Amino acid sequence: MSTGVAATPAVELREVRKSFGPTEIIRGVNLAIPRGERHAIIGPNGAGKTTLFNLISGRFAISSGAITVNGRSTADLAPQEINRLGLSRSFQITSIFPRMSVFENIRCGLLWSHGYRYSFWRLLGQQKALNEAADRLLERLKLSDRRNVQAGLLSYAEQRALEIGITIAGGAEIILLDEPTAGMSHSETESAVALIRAVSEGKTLIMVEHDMSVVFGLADRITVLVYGEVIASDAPAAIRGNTAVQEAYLGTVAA
Ligand SMILES: Nc1ncnc2c1ncn2[C@@H]1O[C@H](COP(=O)(O)OP(=O)(O)OP(=O)(O)O)[C@@H](O)[C@H]1O
Repeated sequence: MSTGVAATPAVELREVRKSFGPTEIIRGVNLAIPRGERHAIIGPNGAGKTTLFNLISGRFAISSGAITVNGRSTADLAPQEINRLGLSRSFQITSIFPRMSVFENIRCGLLWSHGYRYSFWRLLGQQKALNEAADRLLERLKLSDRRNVQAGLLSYAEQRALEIGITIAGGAEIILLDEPTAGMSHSETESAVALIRAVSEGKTLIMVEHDMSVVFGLADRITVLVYGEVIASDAPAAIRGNTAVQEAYLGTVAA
């Protein structure tokens, strides 16, 4: 078997830098995330985690360095073009349509991800397949019984689950989740972790998360970002035992 394709990281950053005006926020990040890995990016407030997501997903252009997705440089690619390389991203702030039903939100997610690429879903005869796919996804999200409810009337945790559904609707191989359990209760967080584990099975997951129980429960590898620099990138046990990480971050949060 050729190892060429398997060895290509899902996402790779080489010497990535980003400045806003005179301030350098991302300061020479090197990171290779293999396919199939669940990877968490942690670090203090303002370390640059969300900025890193914005660079990977193409929302911001890098100031220098290189980013590849599935081996392809993303320089000069718009976010939707990077999305077409198989990378899908959720946002810290919920991005659902509150006045549409839960079902319609998921249908839209499916339409956006497939519709503009090929007109498969647009054909009238395919509406049934589209609806069935939406219902299957709602089942995975455990939102079937909320199918016809206006999305804005869901609980906060349900809205975040719906948002994850919209993020994965297109079948992306690389999923970026920005603080997926922020603002959730303990039991809501447990359900969210189970959902994230299920939907990321066999895929590459990159998440920014402040809840250390989520991070250490889900991640195969953890990268610690401090002031725009990677101070460690390792397996959870090694991160927990890393003195520099303890001093810079974990000492201040419950790990
Ligand atoms: N568009 C922008 N213009 C100017 N400065 C920005 C911009 N986006 C982020 N920053 C700055 O970059 C720094 C890093 O912000 P970022 O949101 O990436 O940190 P973070 O690690 O995600 O923080 P948190 O954990 O609080 O979400 C902050 O000082 C922020 O003010």
